[in-house]
Amino acid sequence: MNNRSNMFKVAVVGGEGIGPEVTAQSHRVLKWFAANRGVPVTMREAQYGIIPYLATGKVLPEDTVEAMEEADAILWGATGGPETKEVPPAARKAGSLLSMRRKYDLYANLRPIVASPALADSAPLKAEVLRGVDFVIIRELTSGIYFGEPRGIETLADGQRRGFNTEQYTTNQIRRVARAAFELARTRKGKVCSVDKANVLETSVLWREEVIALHKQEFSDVELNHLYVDNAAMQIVREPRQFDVMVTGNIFGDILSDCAAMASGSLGMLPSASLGPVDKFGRRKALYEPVHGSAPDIAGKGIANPLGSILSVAMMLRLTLDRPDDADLLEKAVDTALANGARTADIAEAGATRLSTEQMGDAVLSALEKVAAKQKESV
Ligand SMILES: NC(=O)C1=CN([C@@H]2O[C@H](COP(=O)(O)OP(=O)(O)OC[C@H]3O[C@@H](n4cnc5c(N)ncnc54)[C@H](O)[C@@H]3O)[C@@H](O)[C@H]2O)C=CC1
Ligand SMILES: CC(C)CC(=O)C(=O)O
Ligand SMILES: [Mg+2]
Repeated sequence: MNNRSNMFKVAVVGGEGIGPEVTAQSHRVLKWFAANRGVPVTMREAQYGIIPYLATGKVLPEDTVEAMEEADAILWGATGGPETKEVPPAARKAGSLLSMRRKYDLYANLRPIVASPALADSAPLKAEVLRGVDFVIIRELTSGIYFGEPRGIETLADGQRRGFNTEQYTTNQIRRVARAAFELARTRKGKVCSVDKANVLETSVLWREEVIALHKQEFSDVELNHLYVDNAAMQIVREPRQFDVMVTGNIFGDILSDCAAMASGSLGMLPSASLGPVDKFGRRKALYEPVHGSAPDIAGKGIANPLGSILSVAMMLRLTLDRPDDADLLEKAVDTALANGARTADIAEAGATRLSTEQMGDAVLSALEKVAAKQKESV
């Protein structure tokens, strides 16, 4: 167990845009597991974004910092949107999601792409492409061009402006995320695809050399191949079933996972776990969030798909709370709700009833009750 007491602590931070809407549903689901399955967890809700900024001058107020600091796991919603303009850049940067990922050293970002069988029969992509899709993108999350220095916008002598960023990776940063990918592959189909742009970028040349060296030293039982990122994007659309574990850097993983979302039916379906290093007590700070952002185009309408956030709770049950059976139960309940026809607008076929965010939460909770009761009967 991850905590000195027997209770795990979870900070629930909905954030901005559709973040609070989808997190309200995943929070209900986590409460269900605490109440009905004896999952030993306490939950502390905290605010992030424009609302606390207007009240306290900080997007990440003290109370939220404290809740996140004491937590074994953070259930995060989303950040960003038009309101951001009201927050000066320095205040926004001080409490940004990127700064939190860095602060807790959440270097391994696991983004599973699984096509639910029910959606494989009705999603916008062709069923024959979707059926059987089941792979994980591991994105390096605390380095690369999103963090590299120098960065900035400067005015040149001729009056033009120049924007610049720095892509950078060290041996250790590459090796630790590659290790996470090889270890995960050993628990799955034993295949890693490493994605880079080694035909152009020195960071990628180093990335490939280090992945190959680690593979040779410790993971030669795992099958390893390499793709350039442009080809990888095409292959994900062409035949997503060829992948088991894909490992890549920060910006490539960001882009490829949104692309891969369509192999699960919708960006609203994808969960994620961002994991830090294991400390000497065996604890590992973790942040769980859907892959999508604050979706300003649908925020406030109550129509966002909460399944990415709900499936992030399944990842939390498996990876932090050490409850693999409960994680399986939740994933089964989501599949059951979908098989029963539950659809939010983003995954609805023509003519299907479109559930609200809350109604999709109801559908999952009702499926949880039924699947759990059935499991009890069969014991
Ligand atoms: N982890 C985070 O908090 C992230 C934050 N962002 C931020 O979010 C803001 C909006 O970014 P966008 O580029 O619009 O990306 P987005 O992921 O918020 O939305 C992209 C498209 O997908 C749809 N979509 C996203 N989630 C959905 C859901 N659960 N159900 C149904 N449809 C959904 C949206 O309506 C939109 O059309 C930006 O400020 C961006 O920086 C973006 C990605 C991740
Ligand atoms: C703030 C962004 C880098 C977030 C994002 O797009 C992501 O993590 O997928
Ligand atoms: Mg993204």
